Amino acid sequence: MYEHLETTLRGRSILKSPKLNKGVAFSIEERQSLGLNGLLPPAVLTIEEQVTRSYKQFKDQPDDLSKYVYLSLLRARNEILFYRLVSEHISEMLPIVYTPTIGLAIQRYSQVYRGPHGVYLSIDDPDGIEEAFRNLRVDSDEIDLIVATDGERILGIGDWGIGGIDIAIGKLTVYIAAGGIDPSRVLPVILDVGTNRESLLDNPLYIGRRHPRVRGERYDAFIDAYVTTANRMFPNAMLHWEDFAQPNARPILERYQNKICTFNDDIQGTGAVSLAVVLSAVRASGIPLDQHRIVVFGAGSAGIGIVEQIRDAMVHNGLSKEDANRKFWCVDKFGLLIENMENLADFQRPYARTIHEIKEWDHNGSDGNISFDEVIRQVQPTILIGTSTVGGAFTEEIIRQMAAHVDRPIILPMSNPTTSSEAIPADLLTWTDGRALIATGSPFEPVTHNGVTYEIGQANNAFVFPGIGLGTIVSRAERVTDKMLEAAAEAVAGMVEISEPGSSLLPPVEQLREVSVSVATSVVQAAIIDGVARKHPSDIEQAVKQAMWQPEYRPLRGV
Ligand SMILES: NC(=O)C1=CN([C@@H]2O[C@H](COP(=O)(O)OP(=O)(O)OC[C@H]3O[C@@H](n4cnc5c(N)ncnc54)[C@H](O)[C@@H]3O)[C@@H](O)[C@H]2O)C=CC1
Ligand SMILES: CC(=O)C(=O)O
Ligand SMILES: [Mg+2]
Repeated sequence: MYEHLETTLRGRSILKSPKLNKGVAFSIEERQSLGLNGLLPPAVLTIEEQVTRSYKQFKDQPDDLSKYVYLSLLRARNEILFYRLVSEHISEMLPIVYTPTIGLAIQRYSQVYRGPHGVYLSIDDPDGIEEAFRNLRVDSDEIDLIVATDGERILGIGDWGIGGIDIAIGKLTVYIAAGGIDPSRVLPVILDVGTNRESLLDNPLYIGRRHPRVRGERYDAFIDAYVTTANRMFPNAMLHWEDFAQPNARPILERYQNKICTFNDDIQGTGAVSLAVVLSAVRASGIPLDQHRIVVFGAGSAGIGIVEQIRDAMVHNGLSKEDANRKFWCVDKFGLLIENMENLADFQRPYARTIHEIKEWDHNGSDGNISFDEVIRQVQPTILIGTSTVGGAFTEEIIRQMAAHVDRPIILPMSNPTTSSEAIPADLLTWTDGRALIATGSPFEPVTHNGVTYEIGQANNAFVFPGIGLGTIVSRAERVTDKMLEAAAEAVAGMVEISEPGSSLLPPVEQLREVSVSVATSVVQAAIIDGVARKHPSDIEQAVKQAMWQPEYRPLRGV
């Protein structure tokens, strides 16, 4: 039984507070004590009855964007009911509050705007960062987690300026619904540095800073001001970075990861969930991890983050770093990454192939480079991963070519939203006669092929970041270490049973809360082993479960 919450607010101020409001679930005593008599219809409903009604209203919405707006308005009115509804219908609502629908909401942010949510920081007013955080009127130990984006690389749909704040809100919705993070202890932040999208700059309704993106020293100084201020004012908070474009994502992570508790979801979260999927798929394939040949299509933040995580697991299993690096062939816009290429980024260089080894290959790509299909022909990969944002890039020809050389091709089209997915599971199963082991970044329905129903696991960082956040909070970790990420991946893979033909490579979305408990428990253990934990609970799993926020009303009393 919960203790009473107390409030000095009365009447309509309570109904306007999404954290306190229970609507018609206020009891007769609460109505009396809080000055609500006459301000609500007379019936008193339970939260279960409210969920039933809200679910019907959700179903009545004409399309997915309307469903998104409906849920956003519900959250703005009654936060606990919103999280209860989403938690109880997680597999149906995740595609609405998260990818793919959230991509649509971000594109239409200024048109469907119904009110503020989160913290809006502007590069034109870096001194305003502290004031904005002060205006929240929360104490320094009351924030555990801040998700920030600058909106430049939203999913696979590019620069959407201030609308990017919805991805920070969406990630936090998943943290809360799937990871039991307390919604009153988190902040979504947009770092508004402008936008380069003409259609936004020309739109009179656009509500972000109306100028091109600021780059260079001013940008770096703004990021630094945000990190310094957030870390000083909320020293316990993990700083999560989301959907930064590649030239900024990795430098920001590298600048701060050894100084504060920080995490880049697109690099590290994606790496961890991909390792989990690969570990499950490798078990199903019967071929040990270090004997696989892996082609990654789209060698940006996510692609190289995945390579690093799988490479580290190979090193853990006994391969040298150099030998493990040789297991990967990374393809980007200009073809296979090769050592003498101009424009190779530092983070791509360790995986570039030598000129010597590709001497005899067909240089059939643009500018004499080596094309994706030539890579597939020559490498005969056993694992193919897509992080390119190019919808349909895994063509029938590519997949049939790959499947000709391997019994169980492991194929992971990771790009989001659904329109950016490199392939559709039904096609992959047709082209490989049902042999492919598949997981996708976006949600797909099960596919029936030759009488077998294939469950398609959602290889999305949503399987790991809620548990990583929860574990970091429970251990009060000073840093997010590589071991914590690997522990997260192993925890997810440990929950997968590949017993039947067509089994999913990941647990079902319905089990996200259980997955988060397991991930968080492993993350706390790893944080303790790595010496970064400030708290060492004796029963870790119990501590994790106890720390999880539940979407339940607490009795409220006026004082
Ligand atoms: N499933 C998941 O959990 C996650 C999926 N993603 C998805 O991965 C995709 C990429 O994200 P990031 O790596 O952060 O972006 P990024 O911009 O850092 O990387 C994309 C890379 O693909 C390359 N590329 C673009 N067109 C190409 C083409 N025609 N051929 C080969 N390469 C091409 C780009 O040059 C770039 O290097 C996005 O669609 C995103 O939604 C990202 C993070 C998590
Ligand atoms: C899932 C995710 O983080 C992305 O697509 O960017
Ligand atoms: Mg992302």
